[in-house]
Amino acid sequence: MDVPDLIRAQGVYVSIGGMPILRDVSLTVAAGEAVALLGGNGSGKSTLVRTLLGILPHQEGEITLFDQQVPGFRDWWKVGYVPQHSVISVPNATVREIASAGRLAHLKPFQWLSRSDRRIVDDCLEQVDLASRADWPFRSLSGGQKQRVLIARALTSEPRLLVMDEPLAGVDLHSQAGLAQLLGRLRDDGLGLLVVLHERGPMAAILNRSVTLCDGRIVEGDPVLGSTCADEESHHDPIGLSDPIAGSLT
Ligand SMILES: Nc1ncnc2c1ncn2[C@@H]1O[C@H](COP(=O)(O)OP(=O)(O)OP(=O)(O)O)[C@@H](O)[C@H]1O
Repeated sequence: MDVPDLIRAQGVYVSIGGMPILRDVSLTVAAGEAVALLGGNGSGKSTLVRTLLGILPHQEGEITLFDQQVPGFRDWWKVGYVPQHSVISVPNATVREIASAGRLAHLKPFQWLSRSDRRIVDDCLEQVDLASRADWPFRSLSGGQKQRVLIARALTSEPRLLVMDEPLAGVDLHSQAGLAQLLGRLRDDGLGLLVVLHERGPMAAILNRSVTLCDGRIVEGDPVLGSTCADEESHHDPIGLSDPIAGSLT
């Protein structure tokens, strides 16, 4: 049986202020598949995610989400975005209030959450094992618990795809393993996962594929383990020492 691609990007180029940031990037994520987007600082991971989500424009190439072109995609409830917990600054909001915000994609402007919306929010908190903390202030939770609240918030829109920005950042090792298990269950339920990571760590157990960005390009490497930019640099020869003519000039 054919598994549909939820994200399909082909030959994408992005420049910001005239500076090329992404070059010829192609990527797919299918339903029920967990794909890691690896790469060092400044390699272009956030730019790629923002471009896939239609926040940044691309100058060349084609991006589709659920077979609809980006820009032009409208079914945003199908896409759950999970930021790093450290970017959420809400002094007094409770866990339930944060999670409820994800349900807004299903509401009309100024509409209140219905009883069934509230049940969905509670179910999602249950899924991430935080139902008992629903009335706690978000700021009082540990890094791993905060990350789980943000996953619950994304799940409340009943998405088919989760895009996550470094979900393990600022989370202790033990909680990282718990998060990986949770994401593995969601993948097994049929969600597609695109996970930005600095390294695979405990997520390795649930990843189907890894793609590595180096300096704005996807580097071919092991489909599961990804690649390293050092591999790429060893092929890269900026001063032409491997060129017999340029080499003879030294
Ligand atoms: N708004 C912008 N204006 C100019 N340059 C930008 C802008 N946004 C990103 N860049 C540049 O694009 C490159 C890629 O940045 P990006 O944030 O996508 O990398 P990253 O892989 O997500 O890095 P990190 O892991 O540190 O978050 C960097 O050189 C960055 O300086």
